[in-house]
Amino acid sequence: MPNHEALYGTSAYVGDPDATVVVGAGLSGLTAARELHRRGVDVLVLEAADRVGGRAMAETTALGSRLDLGGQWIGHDHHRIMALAAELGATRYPMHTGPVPQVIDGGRRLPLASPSVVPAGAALAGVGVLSLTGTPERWNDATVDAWLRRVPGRVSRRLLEVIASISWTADLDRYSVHAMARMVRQQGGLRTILSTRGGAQDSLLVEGVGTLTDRLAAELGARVRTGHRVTRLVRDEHGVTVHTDSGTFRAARTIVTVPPPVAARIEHHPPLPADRAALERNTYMGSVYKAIAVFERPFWRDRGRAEFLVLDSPGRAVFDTGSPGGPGHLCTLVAGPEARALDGLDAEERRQVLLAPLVPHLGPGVLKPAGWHEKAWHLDEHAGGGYVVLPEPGTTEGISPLPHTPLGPVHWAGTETADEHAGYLEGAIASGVRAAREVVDALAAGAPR
Ligand SMILES: Cc1cc2nc3c(=O)[nH]c(=O)nc-3n(C[C@H](O)[C@H](O)[C@H](O)COP(=O)(O)OP(=O)(O)OC[C@H]3O[C@@H](n4cnc5c(N)ncnc54)[C@H](O)[C@@H]3O)c2cc1C
Repeated sequence: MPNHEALYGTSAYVGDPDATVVVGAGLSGLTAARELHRRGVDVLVLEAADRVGGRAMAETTALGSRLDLGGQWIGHDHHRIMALAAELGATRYPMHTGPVPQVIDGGRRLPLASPSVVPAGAALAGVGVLSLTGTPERWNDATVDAWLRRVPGRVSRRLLEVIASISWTADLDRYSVHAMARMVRQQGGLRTILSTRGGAQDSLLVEGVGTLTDRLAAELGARVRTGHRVTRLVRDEHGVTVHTDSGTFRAARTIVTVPPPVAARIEHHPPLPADRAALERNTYMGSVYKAIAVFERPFWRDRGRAEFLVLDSPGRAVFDTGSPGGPGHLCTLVAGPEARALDGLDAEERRQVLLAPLVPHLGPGVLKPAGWHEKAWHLDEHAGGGYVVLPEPGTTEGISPLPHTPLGPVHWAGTETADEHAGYLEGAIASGVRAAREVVDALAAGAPR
């Protein structure tokens, strides 16, 4: 048994010799910490940001409703997050949605039966086939952007560009067809990815997903420390020393839940093995901007639906995400380079750019929201971007699910490491539970540290 003082004497934190430090207080880290705490393991969560939640983040509107600027939708088969929501007293409601969104091009509605859309349908079917059959290696160097240029017709190309961009938040000239096809397969197929009801965007929480992470953190209390960015992990035969900007912590084991391109800023001693270093080097986070306009009531529901794919610049998807009986929430997602292009505008300009084109379809009332909530995730230094980790073209390390074999006392979690539903909130929970089990097993076995 290592000397207690030597293990814990380097910081204000003095705990059990089996203590585990979780790096990152997103849904994965908080889930892992709660599992460990419930199993009697002394746990400390270190979070770089001044808030918990990571890529989950809820805000309260001026009308008292809650909304999510990060992950919000619960897929039809995402049972872990459904169970967590029920356990923490959150209320789930189905999306207010129709079978397909309306496509707007040049300010006008484009009938989906239009001949100009047929090549897009054929190309999507092709992606579906590729995802099922597997893609030849050469498709790993072919970018989605290059593939799109071969699709006939401006409208079809632009429609596919907007769909791909919003679905995966990648820069399409930096995303391989191979990675896209693997992602489609891994996320349960195109129908699931693109569908609201019955698909990946099936339901939401009245309280917001961010409320779940807040409640998990509250349950853990002082075991969660925000404003503690982990800078260095030093592994030795007894465990791991965790260095942060504001102190050093000793632990038997650590769980790193930070996505690899962001975790690349954490120094390791001894250095990471080549495959792990390549994973951090060959991946990047997507760029995504999300805004939610809040209205006294969802007035558009009197006339129809408010679900759009807008092909005019910036390409975007618009969803009606308000809860039954609640205020109107109109959610806009812009991704990839078009999301970054919005960074140069101020909030008022962005609101105008994004809402004005909806006037012909929803009426002038859409220009007068009671509130405007927005977040550019690619500007969040600790999240690094969203929705997920993406592999550089020509590399394969970053294709989910990411490898998670422990490195001595260092365990890996985070949604991208989930064997099922990687990239989703569901995957974050699954990975947290799995990593916590690994730690418990290793501690019980007295595994060499
Ligand atoms: C705009 C957006 C929309 C999304 N929509 C959906 C959706 O509708 N449905 C869905 O299922 N999923 C969605 N997602 C994805 C979902 O939010 C994520 O899968 C999930 O939140 C990831 O949780 P995580 O704990 O694995 O990672 P994270 O939430 O990224 O947690 C990692 C944590 O580590 C912290 N950290 C980083 N570096 C350090 C360091 N050096 N030291 C300490 N801490 C550090 C970060 O601040 C962060 O809190 C969306 C994501 C975004 C951004």
